[in-house]
Amino acid sequence: MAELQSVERALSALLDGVSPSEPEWIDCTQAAGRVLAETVTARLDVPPADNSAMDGYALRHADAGQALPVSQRVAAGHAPEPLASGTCARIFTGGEIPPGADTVVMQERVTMHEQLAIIPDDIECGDNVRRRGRDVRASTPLLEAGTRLEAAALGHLAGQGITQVAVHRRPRIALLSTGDEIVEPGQTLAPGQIHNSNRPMLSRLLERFGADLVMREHVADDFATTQRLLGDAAACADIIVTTGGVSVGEEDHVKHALESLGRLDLWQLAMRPGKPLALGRIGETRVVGLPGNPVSCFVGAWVYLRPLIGAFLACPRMATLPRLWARADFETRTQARRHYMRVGLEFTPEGVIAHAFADQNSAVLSSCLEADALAVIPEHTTVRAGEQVECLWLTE
Ligand SMILES: Nc1nc2c(c(=O)[nH]1)N[C@H]1C(S)=C(S)[C@@H](COP(=O)(O)OP(=O)(O)OC[C@H]3O[C@@H](n4cnc5c(N)ncnc54)[C@H](O)[C@@H]3O)O[C@H]1N2
Ligand code: MOO
Repeated sequence: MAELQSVERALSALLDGVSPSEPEWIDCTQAAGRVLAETVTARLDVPPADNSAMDGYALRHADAGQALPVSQRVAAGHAPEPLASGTCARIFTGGEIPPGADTVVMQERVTMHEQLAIIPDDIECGDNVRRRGRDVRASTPLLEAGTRLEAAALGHLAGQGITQVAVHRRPRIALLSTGDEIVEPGQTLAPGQIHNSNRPMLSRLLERFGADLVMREHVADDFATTQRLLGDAAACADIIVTTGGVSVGEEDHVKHALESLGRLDLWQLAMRPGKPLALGRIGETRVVGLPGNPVSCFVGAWVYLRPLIGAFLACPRMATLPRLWARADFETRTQARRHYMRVGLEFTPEGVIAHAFADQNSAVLSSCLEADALAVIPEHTTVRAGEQVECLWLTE
């Protein structure tokens, strides 16, 4: 039997030599979830001018403790006049501080008496003034290359008036479902058949990771069909993901078809689930052969496809999953294979608890339903209830 390869070895073989996909310019309205190909430099100070954090009165701090006439009214969106000496300005949140003023007092602290604003004396110079450039300074880096454009980043771009960004093209993925027993939802099951649950599950994960699914095919269990469809997929995809057909049975054709067209880099991993996972390439196209069991596909997607897609997107945060330690509510023991157990996380005042789904068999997709994390139990390890286990948090 072939020697089992470590997950680390498999990952480095998989990621070796991947070059980021080329940049493309897209509209910011279409950019959610995309990864910046170039650092964006701020063009503008944000805020562009000193402005008020409160509804109240703007004044010179030197005039604190006095009764001041109100010489102007500054609403947000309107330019102020310079502040006449010995006066204050009625001002609203977001209104620009009039030249000459340096402090704002909130209106709850001011009383009006005979048209004069009575200003308290216990105020600090600069109170309630949001300084120009406090959030962003022009000519400084706004968002680094490799940033995934989520809500705050999209807001930042809009704050600069930016409408287009350069992002990495999403890697193109071909998803091939092998197996004579596999039929699509909507079709009636004949004896011996099951529905294709891996395809929608992986499609969703791949989409979340930032890939573009360009081909989805069913592959019958014969060598010629497997070889033909792998060849078609290699012509149109950066990454081919196959499910099933990588084990040792004579109906498992993926490895041989891959070897006939390109090369098999690695097969048989010291992980559970996912032992028969096969990695290789056809020309520049990477091939990830996931075992057919749905949990092997789920775990394989998080452990291998996420960092692979991240390498095409040059997105550093996708290289690894965030790690945390949690108290196991289960007992387990591993042998030669590292176990990636599906756990739900409970955050308590005493710390985080990892709840393992009772049935951790790789055919039991229910174990992934409530999985927030994968508890990683190293090879040849015994875990007792209450011990700390390292968990990989399942987040894009
Ligand atoms: N003699 C041995 N047999 C097996 C070994 C082994 O070392 N020696 N390894 C076992 C392990 S571990 C796994 S994992 C599986 C993986 O086998 P394959 O990758 O060849 O996958 P299949 O046999 O095609 O399928 C496995 C299982 O998953 C079901 N399946 C397949 N595709 C789908 C799909 N798209 N949606 C839902 N379910 C799917 C399939 O019907 C099988 O039940 O091999 C073990 N055997
Ligand atoms: O490695 Mo298999 O994926 O345990 O079931």
